Amino acid sequence: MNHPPVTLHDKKFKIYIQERKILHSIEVVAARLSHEYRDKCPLFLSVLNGSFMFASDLMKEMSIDCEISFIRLSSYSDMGSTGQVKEIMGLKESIKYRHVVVVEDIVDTGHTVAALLPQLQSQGPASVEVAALLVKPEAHEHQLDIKYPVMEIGNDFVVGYGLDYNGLGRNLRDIYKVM
Ligand SMILES: O=P(O)(O)OC[C@H]1O[C@H](OP(=O)(O)OP(=O)(O)O)[C@H](O)[C@@H]1O
Ligand SMILES: Nc1nc2[nH]cnc2c(=O)[nH]1
Repeated sequence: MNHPPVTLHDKKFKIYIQERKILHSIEVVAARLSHEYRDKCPLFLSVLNGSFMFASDLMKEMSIDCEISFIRLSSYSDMGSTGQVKEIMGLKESIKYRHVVVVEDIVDTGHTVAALLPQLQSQGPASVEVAALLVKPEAHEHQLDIKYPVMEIGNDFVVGYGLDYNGLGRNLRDIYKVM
């Protein structure tokens, strides 16, 4: 299939990872999760907005009982320099004694996951792990253990399949990288 470059706001992006490859890689991780969490009824916590498409396709591939809930992190303006991430919003149910799997679209610097995990741990879950569609190891500024990475990528800004550039591009079926 032909994938011409796309323009979003002032930037051009070229095809990077095709939908077919994304979906196949998700199937592999979902099979692993279905095996490792059998009899544990995991609670997936999808971190909005970016993870909505990944969470949907991941759930469709799960072959065991599981639940999903959606959370947001309160907005912050200066994460780049301070690493500050505010608290979790939208978590209505108790996660005490639950096996929690955080569903992220991307782990880049790792600030988000590094801030989220201790907040979840403090609520007494049986376990907390992370499933991330994309992981950028070269960009990490934290020591992180992402147990269920779907794909590792280089240190490029990417859009599509839920990921945006200033609000645009989330609807693209494939993942593109900035040119
Ligand atoms: O590892 P980090 O450097 O913390 O980056 C990863 C975070 O950045 C994106 O969220 P963003 O704040 O852009 O919100 P969005 O999901 O609504 O697009 C993404 O969805 C991750 O949550
Ligand atoms: N769209 C997008 N959002 C991000 N958030 C952190 N890293 C990225 C990235 O590469 N692309």
